Amino acid sequence: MNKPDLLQWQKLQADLRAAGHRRLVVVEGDRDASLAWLGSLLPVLPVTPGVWTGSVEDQPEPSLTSIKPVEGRRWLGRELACVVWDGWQGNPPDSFAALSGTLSAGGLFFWLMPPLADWGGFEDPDYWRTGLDGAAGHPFAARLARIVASDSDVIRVNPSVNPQPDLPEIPVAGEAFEVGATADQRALVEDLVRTGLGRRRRPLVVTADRGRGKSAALGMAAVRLLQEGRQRVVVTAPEQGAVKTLFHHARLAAGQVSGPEMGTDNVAVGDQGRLQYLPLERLLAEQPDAEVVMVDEAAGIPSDLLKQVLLGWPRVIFSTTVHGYEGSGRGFAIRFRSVLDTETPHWRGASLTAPIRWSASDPLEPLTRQMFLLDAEAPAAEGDSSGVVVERWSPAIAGDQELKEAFGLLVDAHYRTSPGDLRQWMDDPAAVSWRLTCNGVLVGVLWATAEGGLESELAEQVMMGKRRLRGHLLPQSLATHSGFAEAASQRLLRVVRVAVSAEVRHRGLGQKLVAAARDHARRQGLDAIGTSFGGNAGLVSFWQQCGLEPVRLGLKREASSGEYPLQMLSGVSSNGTALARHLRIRLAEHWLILLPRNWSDLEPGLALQLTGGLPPVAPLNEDDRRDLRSFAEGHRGFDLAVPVLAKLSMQPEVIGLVLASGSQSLWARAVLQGWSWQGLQVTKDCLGREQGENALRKVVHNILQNRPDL
Ligand SMILES: CC(=O)SCCNC(=O)CCNC(=O)[C@H](O)C(C)(C)COP(=O)(O)OP(=O)(O)OC[C@H]1O[C@@H](n2cnc3c(N)ncnc32)[C@H](O)[C@@H]1OP(=O)(O)O
Ligand SMILES: Nc1ncnc2c1ncn2[C@@H]1O[C@H](COP(=O)(O)OP(=O)(O)OP(=O)(O)O)[C@@H](O)[C@H]1O
Repeated sequence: MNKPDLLQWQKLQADLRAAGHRRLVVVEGDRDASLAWLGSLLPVLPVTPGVWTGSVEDQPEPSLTSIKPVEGRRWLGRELACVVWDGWQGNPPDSFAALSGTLSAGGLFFWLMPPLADWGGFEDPDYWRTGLDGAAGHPFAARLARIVASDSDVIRVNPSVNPQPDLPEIPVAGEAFEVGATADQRALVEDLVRTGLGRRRRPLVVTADRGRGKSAALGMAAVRLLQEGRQRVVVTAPEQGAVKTLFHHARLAAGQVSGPEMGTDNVAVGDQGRLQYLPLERLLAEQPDAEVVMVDEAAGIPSDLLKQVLLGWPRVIFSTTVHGYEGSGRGFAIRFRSVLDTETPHWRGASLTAPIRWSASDPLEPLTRQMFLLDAEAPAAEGDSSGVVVERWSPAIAGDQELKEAFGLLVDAHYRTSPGDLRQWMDDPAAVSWRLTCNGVLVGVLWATAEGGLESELAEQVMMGKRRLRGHLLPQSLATHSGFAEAASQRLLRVVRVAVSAEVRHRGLGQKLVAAARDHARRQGLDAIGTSFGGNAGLVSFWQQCGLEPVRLGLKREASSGEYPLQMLSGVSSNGTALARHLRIRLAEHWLILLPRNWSDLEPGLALQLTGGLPPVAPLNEDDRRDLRSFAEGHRGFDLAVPVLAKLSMQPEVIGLVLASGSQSLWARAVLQGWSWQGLQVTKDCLGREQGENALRKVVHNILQNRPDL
C-alpha cells in the first residue's frame, strides 16, 4: 500500500518540535497519489492551525484552511503548525516564502509538485499572472529544483514509487526548544529603554531579519519607558496591522490580558502613561506631544516622511525588517542612512540575529533564503570606479554567486524587490540585462524588457480600455491613459530596474548602463526606450541626464514607494521620437489644469522640475507681459494673476529662476498646485496672504529683469 508509516512521522514531528526545527517535505509525482498519501498522514499530525493552497474539494485534511496560492502574505505575523502547498495550483514565490515564515517549530511544509527533474518544463498555473506562461523554459523553477535536490535536509517522497522514505534522525538536545525572549532581544529592550530615557536626538535604528522579535521588543520597551516615568509613547507604522505584535507584547509586559483580536490603539500603563498608535498622517498633522516616537516597519514609509518624524520629536526609534519575504529593508537602510548622517550624525544602529520562533539551527530558514535569495548581497564596492566594463548578462544562465550579487544590487537599491521579481527577471523571455563591473567587481545592473508591438487593431482596443494585457506596462499605460494607440503598437524597451552601488554613484555609471540599453534598442530596431517608476526629483534628473523625458504622471500614489508613478520616454526610431514628442506636447497642453486637480500634494520640487521640463504651449503675449508687470509692481492681485503666472512658469528657463529664488516651494504650491493661503501657512511656505503675495511679486520682478526677451 502507498501509505506512510504514521508512527515514524509522528516521532519526526515531535523531535523537530523539541529541536526547534521545521522541514520542507517535497511530495513529488502524481497529484492524486500525493493527495491520498497526505490524506492518510495528516490526521495523525498536529496540523491546526494550518493552510492548504488548493480548492476545498481537494483538501487532504478538513481542518486545514483553504486559501488561494497568492494569499500567503496575508498570513504573515501568524503562526501555523502545518502548510500544505499545492504547487500544481501555482507557486507564486512571494506567497510561498511568506508562508514558510509563518511555520512554527515542529512544523512541516508539504510541497506537492511534479518530479524535480520536470520543474523547468512545468507550466505553473501562476505564470499567467505575470505573463510568463508559454515561455520556452523556466530557469527559476529549474534552479529551485537544483537547490531542493542538493539539500539533504529536504525530505522527498514520491508516494507512487516510495511512500515511506527514510526519515532523518533529529538530534534532540537535553532541553526542548521553547519560544521566549532571546539574550539578543533582552539586550535590545535595554538599549531601547536607554534611548527612550536618554538625551535628545540620539535616534536608534533597529534592523533585523523577519521574526527576530523587533516588534515585540518595541512593545516591551514602551511599557518599561512608561513605567519609568515617560507619559506618552506613540508608535506608527505603514499600516495598523503591522503593530499587532507590538501591542500584544506591550499588554503582556504591562501585566494585562492580551489576545489576537484585541485592539491596537492604546495601552494604558499606570495612572498617566499611554502607549498609542497613530497613523503616520495623523502623527505628522497633529504633532502630539510625545516624549518617544517609535516607527515600526519603517522601510514601508518614504524617507522624506521618516525625516519629518526624525526631526519632529526628541527621541525617535526606527525599526525595520531586512531580508523580508515581501521585499527588503536594506535599500531603506541605505537611503535613510544619508538622511540620518546629515540630520542626526549621532544616530545609532542595533540589530537582532537569533530567531525567536525556531532555533538557530532550523534548516528551513536557510533553505528558503537560498531559494529566493532573501539574503542576496551586493559585493562590497570599495569606491573604485576604474576599469569599467559594461556587458550583456543573463540571470537565467548565471552561476548562483553571480546571480546573488546582481540580485543583491537590485534589492539594495529598491526595497520592494521580492522573490517574485527574481522569477520575473530569470524567466521573462523578453528580458535583457547588463552588468557593469569596475576592475572585475560588480557595481551596476540594468534589467529591461521589450514591450508593445501589438497589432494595430488590438492596440486600438487597448487605447479604448476595452482590452488589458498582462505585461506591456509602459505601452499599455501610455495607450490607455494618454490615449495614443501607437504607444501599444510600437516596440519599446522598458528599463525595469537600474541600480549602481551607493559607493560609486554620481560618476556616470548609471548613464553608461542606460546607454548600453539604448544602443541595444537601436540595433534591434525598437522604437523607444522608456521607464516607469515612483517619481522623485533625483530620479527624474537621472533619467533626464540619460535623455529620457517625462510623458505621463499617474493619478494614484504607488503603495510601494508612496510616490506617483512617472513614465519617461526617449525615441530611438523616427516613429518613436515622434511619439515621445507628441506625448510630451499633449501632457504640456493639459499640465496646468491637471496639476492642481490631481497632484496638489506632489512634492513641490518635483512639480517645478516637471513643469520646467515640458515644452511651452504658447509664448507670452503683450497682454501677459502687461499683467506680469502689474503683478510685480503690486497693481494687480494674485487671484487674477494666477493664469499668467502659471503660463510664465512654462516658458523656457523660467523654472531655473524660480528654483534659485528661495520661494520655490511657495511658487509651486500657490501658482501651480492651487493651494490656499491657509494651507501655505501650515506648511510654513509663507506667513499669510500678504507676505506670500509679496514674495511671489519679487520672484516675478526678478524673472522680468533677467529675461527681458520673454
Ligand atoms: C526604473 C528604475 O529603475 S527607477 C530606480 C532607479 N534606481 C534607484 O533608484 C536605485 C538607487 N539609485 C541608484 O542605483 C543610482 O543612483 C542610479 C542608478 C539612479 C543613478 O546611478 P549613477 O551612477 O549615480 O548615475 P550617473 O552618475 O550616471 O548620473 C548621475 C546624474 O543623475 C542625476 N541624479 C542621480 N541621482 C540623483 C539624486 N539622488 N538626486 C539628484 N540627481 C540625481 C544627477 O543629474 C546626476 O548628476 P551629478 O552626479 O552630476 O549630480
Ligand atoms: N519574548 C518573546 N516571547 C514570546 N514570543 C515572542 C517574543 N518575542 C517575539 N515573540 C513572537 O515571535 C514572533 C516574531 O516577533 P516580532 O514580530 O516581534 O519579530 P520581528 O523581528 O518584528 O519580525 P517582523 O519583521 O516579522 O515584524 C511573534 O509571533 C512574536 O509574538
